[in-house]
Amino acid sequence: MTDPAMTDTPTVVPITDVVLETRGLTKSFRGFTAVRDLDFTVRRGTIHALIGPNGAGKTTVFNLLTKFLAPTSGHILHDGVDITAASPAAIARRGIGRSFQISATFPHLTALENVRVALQRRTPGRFHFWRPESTLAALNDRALALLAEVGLEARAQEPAGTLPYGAKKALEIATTLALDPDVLLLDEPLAGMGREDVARTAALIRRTAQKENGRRTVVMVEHNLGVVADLSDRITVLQRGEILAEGSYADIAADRAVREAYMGTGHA
Ligand SMILES: Nc1ncnc2c1ncn2[C@@H]1O[C@H](COP(=O)(O)OP(=O)(O)OP(=O)(O)O)[C@@H](O)[C@H]1O
Repeated sequence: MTDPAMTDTPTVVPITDVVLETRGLTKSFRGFTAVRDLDFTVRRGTIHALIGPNGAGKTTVFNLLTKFLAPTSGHILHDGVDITAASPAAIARRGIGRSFQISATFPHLTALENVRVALQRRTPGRFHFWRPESTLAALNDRALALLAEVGLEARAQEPAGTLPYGAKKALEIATTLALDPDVLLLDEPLAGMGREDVARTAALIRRTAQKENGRRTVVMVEHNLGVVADLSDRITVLQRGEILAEGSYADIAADRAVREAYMGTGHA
């Protein structure tokens, strides 16, 4: 006989609410500890901002999460699986995408071609120039849809290198979205932008957190606290490589230690 309690059990149970986690993560550079014994947890489907004064260790944490740096000690887990030793390519295959590297786009290719290249990367080794026309047409349609998602459809035929700064950033999001990541890691997505581009990109980040079946997780390092306040479900404040405070924007804005940390560095 079936246990009545069992019949209510959903068929697909998420392994865990936590999508990304660090345990005792430490990074030292020749004796200087930039990140110290960090236990950092990101919940699935949230926009989580990593903030803190200059030199707090944000970029180092970001580079550890994206595997651009190897930790001195500690662990990184994705969906409960230890990915500390995984290569950047392996974590990309697991659905962790990193955006906002200008170098990720090819300046001489058009915006459309850049997105098409990114789409082809999703199936490495599977793209051949003799693919049937219909497959190439489908690729074009998908690339155009992604450009439309980031508001670049009118610029599809322009070389990436001649696009204005904000449009370049939007193109980088489109190329990252081509990989359809579950977790999107953004390193200072608004850096160097004018007010209009900031507003447009913030709206784009909010949109990209939405996915057809649920929500994407977004982890971003960002200095623009207005946008952080607006977008983030949760905020972690780092100072000297350790967590100083964590919570909603209201929580951390009311935290005396956070205010002191920011007052000392000139960040508003
Ligand atoms: N490759 C490296 N070699 C030596 N020290 C480093 C290296 N990378 C970072 N650091 C040091 O680690 C500390 C944290 O740097 P990190 O760039 O992670 O901080 P951050 O919070 O991103 O700062 P910012 O807001 O200024 O970008 C700093 O004191 C920095 O000088």
